[in-house]
Amino acid sequence: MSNRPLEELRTQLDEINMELLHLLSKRASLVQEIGEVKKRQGVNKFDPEREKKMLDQLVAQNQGPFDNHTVRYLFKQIFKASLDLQIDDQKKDLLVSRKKQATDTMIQLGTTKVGNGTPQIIAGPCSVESEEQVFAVAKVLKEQGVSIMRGGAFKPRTSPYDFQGLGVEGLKILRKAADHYDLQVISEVVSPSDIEMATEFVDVIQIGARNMQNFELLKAAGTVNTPILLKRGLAATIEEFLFAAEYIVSNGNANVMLCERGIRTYEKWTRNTLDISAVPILKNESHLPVFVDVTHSTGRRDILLPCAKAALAAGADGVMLEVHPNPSVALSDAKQQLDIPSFEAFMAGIKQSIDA
Ligand SMILES: O=C(O)C(=O)C[C@]1(C(=O)O)C=C[C@@H](O)C=C1
Repeated sequence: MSNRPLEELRTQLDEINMELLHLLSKRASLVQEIGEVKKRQGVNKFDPEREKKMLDQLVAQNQGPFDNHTVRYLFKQIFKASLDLQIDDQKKDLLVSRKKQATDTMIQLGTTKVGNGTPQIIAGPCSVESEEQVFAVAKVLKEQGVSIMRGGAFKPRTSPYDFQGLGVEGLKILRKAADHYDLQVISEVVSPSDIEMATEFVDVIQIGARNMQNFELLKAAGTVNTPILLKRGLAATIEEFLFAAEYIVSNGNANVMLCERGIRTYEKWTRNTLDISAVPILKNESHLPVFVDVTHSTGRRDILLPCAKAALAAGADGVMLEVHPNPSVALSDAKQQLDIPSFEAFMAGIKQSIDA
């Protein structure tokens, strides 16, 4: 049997493809013109009513063999592609994206530079509990050459009955210890109305995982110049994470650091699952510095060091972890904070791997 008819049919299809392409391109040019008109008039580019009218018209004229559902689907794809054409290319690239800025963002914290290739360690207690506790940790950080201290003063806790933090008193303690030992200090803020106040006490404001999509908080963080450490939400995709950072940057604060802190999966042997792949993806997609919180992602003291090494090997600009003078009596995260000798051992391991 000859396959001539098949070839003939295919030749005909090729011709129709060309006609379709020609018509689609003609349509696309018109859509671009409409886009220009809409821009001048300040009209919204997306017009669902117009789309519905066109789809209804098309379905009313449809004589098959495609069913109405398929006709709607095919044209909806054309409208979507058309809308993409109308949206400014500029707007498609986020400010936090590598496409917008090829060079790495570096953040100056006192004499410390974040994002210049030298890994930074952020360490300190989960919660600020007392002056004595914070000073004990600050002293060890100084001895170990760590220049950024963390400590929670406003604690977003799962249970309302758990310790909620010392609030402003906690920030004052952190500032006092940081000044005494010449450290930079980072602490979480949970309310938009506290952002301005926190800039008086801290060098970096943290926005925690539970608030990653608290858009009012993100906007408020964009109105100050104090650097922000934004943690990835426990169920946030990398795209959602970058959009959250975009809220801060687009509101005026370009000093943003990202922090992977583990995502929630079905795995029970770690507190969360450390998404190590997020590190190179974030570094490729964005110019912002990337940290990994090994304490919250793992919830396990015994694997902090290998996970920290993995984070740095994957390209992270630094690692965050919790250290407490006496973890067993800590008011939060008692199970996962390192005591001081373990922290010293951790630092020895990290230094060894950095020097190697
Ligand atoms: O008619 C318009 O207003 C257009 O912008 C064109 C068009 C289309 O492709 O047909 C594109 C996007 C809108 O959502 C609706 C329709």
